[in-house]
Amino acid sequence: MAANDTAHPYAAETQIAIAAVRRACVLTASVFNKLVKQETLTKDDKSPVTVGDFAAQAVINTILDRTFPDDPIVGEEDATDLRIESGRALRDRIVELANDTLSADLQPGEKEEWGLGPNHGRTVDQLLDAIDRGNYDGGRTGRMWTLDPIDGTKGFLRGEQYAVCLALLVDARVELGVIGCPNLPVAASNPSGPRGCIFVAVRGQGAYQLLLDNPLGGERTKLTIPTFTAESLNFLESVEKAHAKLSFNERVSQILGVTRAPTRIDSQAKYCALARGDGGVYLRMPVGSGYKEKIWDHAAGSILVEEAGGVISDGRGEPLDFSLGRTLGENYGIVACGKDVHPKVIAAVKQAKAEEAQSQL
Ligand SMILES: Nc1ncnc2c1ncn2[C@@H]1O[C@H](COP(=O)(O)O)[C@@H](OP(=O)(O)O)[C@H]1O
Ligand SMILES: [Mg+2]
Ligand SMILES: [Mg+2]
Ligand SMILES: [Mg+2]
Repeated sequence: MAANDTAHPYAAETQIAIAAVRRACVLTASVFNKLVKQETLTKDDKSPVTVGDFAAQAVINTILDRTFPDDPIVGEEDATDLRIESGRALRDRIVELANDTLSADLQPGEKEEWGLGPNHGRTVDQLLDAIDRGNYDGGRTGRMWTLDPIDGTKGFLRGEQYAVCLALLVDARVELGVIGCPNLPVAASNPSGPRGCIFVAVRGQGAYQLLLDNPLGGERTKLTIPTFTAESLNFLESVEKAHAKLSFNERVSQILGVTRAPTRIDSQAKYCALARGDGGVYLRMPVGSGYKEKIWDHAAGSILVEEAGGVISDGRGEPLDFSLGRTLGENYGIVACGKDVHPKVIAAVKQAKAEEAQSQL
């Protein structure tokens, strides 16, 4: 992968996606320091959404609308709550944040023709419409982007890990994934060291870690999932118990003979940690609430894992299906890990499921 080399497939998309994700990360990091209680809403499914989520989606969709006007976008958020009178304060704040971000000075590698830089503010209506560009239903054919403007909103609100996640799909196959992690240490071996990374993967071109400060002009590190032994293997899992069945993970790791404690991280930062070898297995089994996984929660992470040499599947070992619309369909869970470990994890999941069924008789 070479972001500056236009000879590579998706070179322009990659550069633009990295620039868009970086700007959204700068925005969310700045919001966190100033976030006040009234700047968070509770959605119908009881999950939180902040001015940061809306403004980040406004920024990224505005850039994609300018650079790839024909591409539909499947984005997590929509502007319905911002168009009504009670949403006025939230809307004003989002417009201010989005415009500050879009009109910030150009960085190395960015182009003014992407609609960025001083004098590139947008109107309120343009920004609300940009948020609603994310209303596409998804599907089997054609190009589409999928965006999670803040993945791990609960982690974001706790000041822990979250990620800005953008992926390009063509005929339901992920071709490009970009994940920005403002709070993630650049090196897991130095957790109190510098923070802020962008992860990027392009189909057939590898997976890379860039520095959030200067992703288009700075250094890049190629990522490869290492080989683990039973002693060195550890699980990556959600912090939120409502998002994944953590007791099931405990049983699966027992079956595999894992001795290390699991690492709990919010958001698709788990996929990033996996791709660079901070952890060996990402297991996310459904809690049994009937919740369907959303494509924006896994698209970017899935290509990162694959391009780092790993495998991602559902809990049965079947590939994830991004062709079904905004969700991945019936929820069989997610298993992501190195190629060598994958069959063992699938077998352990099968065994743990059989035990569970037996105990319910
Ligand atoms: N019952 C559930 N089961 C699985 N995932 C859920 C869920 N309820 C919400 N989520 C998703 O879990 C994501 C966070 O995952 P994690 O626990 O790995 O950090 C949320 O993303 P957002 O924070 O973007 O809404 C949300 O989409
Ligand atoms: Mg959400
Ligand atoms: Mg999410
Ligand atoms: Mg989100």
